[in-house]
Amino acid sequence: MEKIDMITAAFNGEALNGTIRVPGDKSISHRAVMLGAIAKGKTTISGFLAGEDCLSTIRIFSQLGVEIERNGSDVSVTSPGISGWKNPVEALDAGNSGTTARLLLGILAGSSVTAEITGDRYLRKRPMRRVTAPLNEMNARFKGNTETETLPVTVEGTKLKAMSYEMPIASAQVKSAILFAGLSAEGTTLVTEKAVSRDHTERMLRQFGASVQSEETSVSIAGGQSLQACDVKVPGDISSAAFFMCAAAMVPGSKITFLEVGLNPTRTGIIDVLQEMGAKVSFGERVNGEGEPYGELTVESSDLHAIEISGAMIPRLIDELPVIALLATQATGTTVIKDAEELRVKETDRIEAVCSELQKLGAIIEPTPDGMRITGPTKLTGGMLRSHGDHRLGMMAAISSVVADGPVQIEDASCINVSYPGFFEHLDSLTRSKH
Ligand SMILES: O=C(O)C1=C[C@@H](OP(=O)(O)O)[C@@H](O)[C@H](O)C1
Ligand SMILES: C=C(OP(=O)(O)O)C(=O)O
Repeated sequence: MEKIDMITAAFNGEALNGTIRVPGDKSISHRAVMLGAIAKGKTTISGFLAGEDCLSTIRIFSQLGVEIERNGSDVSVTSPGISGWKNPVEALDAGNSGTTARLLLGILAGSSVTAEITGDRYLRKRPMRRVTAPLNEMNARFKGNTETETLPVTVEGTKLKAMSYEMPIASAQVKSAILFAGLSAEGTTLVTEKAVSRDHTERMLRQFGASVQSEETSVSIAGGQSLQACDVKVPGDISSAAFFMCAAAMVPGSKITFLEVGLNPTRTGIIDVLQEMGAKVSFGERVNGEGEPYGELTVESSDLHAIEISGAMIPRLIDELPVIALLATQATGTTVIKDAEELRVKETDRIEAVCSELQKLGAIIEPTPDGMRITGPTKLTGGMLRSHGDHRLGMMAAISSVVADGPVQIEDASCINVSYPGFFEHLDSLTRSKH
């Protein structure tokens, strides 16, 4: 029996004020452990996200014989290098994490390891063919089933050959899996995408000493390069900050400052959307470090108006769309979200789940095949919402309580620990601290 937990959030129009440092970026934390494990020697990571998804990544590389020590958000990864990994005794369980599973398929395909990859009941429903199909073209061996749609999948590491691949969908997970496979393939691998997706893999490969060529929508990597262990600093996750950025924008009298939040332009679509809708966003000190840019950001409440969100903007804010839908319920006019059919294959079908949950609070929101239409502003009511086992849905439900006129109960809220441990502590502290 799965544990069902329930949390009640009741903040009815209370302004949110204060300064927070959200936990480390999930995408960057995964990659830091992965690249640290591929490189020979000792990599240190500061600001690591100790959320359940990234802890799954640590557990998996430990099973492959990499020594990983964690003290809070400080992690050290000491590895014999990819050629020294051992076959795991048990299946590698990526838990709820699509990023772990898909990137791992690309990494293991060109290693000398044989391993089964599996995941929780949500991840076992998510499509893996988007990764296994191109990897098959590189000669990857997925034991017993080359047409694999879902986990579990057994990878039999082998010698790969490079390829040129035009991605049919904008997905950083697919791009990264192919680049990782390309790193151990013979020849130069080229990946072209339709719209630019997050480029953390490319940036971090360079930080580990690899040569990676990027043009606007294409990336290439020569195989056979070895990586140098290094020190990685992980900035705060803008996808986590987004929940409080939207809360600050919606509730009159709110002002929240975010310290050391990631400002990689492939991830800052949420800032563009907030500004376009009329929210006040200002920037403090910005650091353009070796790996990732980050800095200080402040969001203040303002009158909001509806906009259209579509096209190349979508990959720059894909994980923020549930809370953006909530934000749109407080904006004047009809907000249209298009070209976001990828939302249907996340931890849950986020188009149906967001619409059905927000409708319970009286929101005027309807699903479309590739997005949603939301008309506002609407005063939301309290109610009982379900997370659908999806951390982003759970946080959207909690944030809805700041604009609802009654308490919001969230069923199965513990999934929030997948990406934002300490979320409720931040919510409490921001609603308690007054100007
Ligand atoms: O590469 C990554 O770290 C991620 C890429 C995105 O998925 P897709 O590649 O499926 O778009 C995103 O939704 C996910 O949360 C993290
Ligand atoms: C979709 C997400 O992650 P993943 O694909 O890694 O499960 C997410 O964090 O919203």
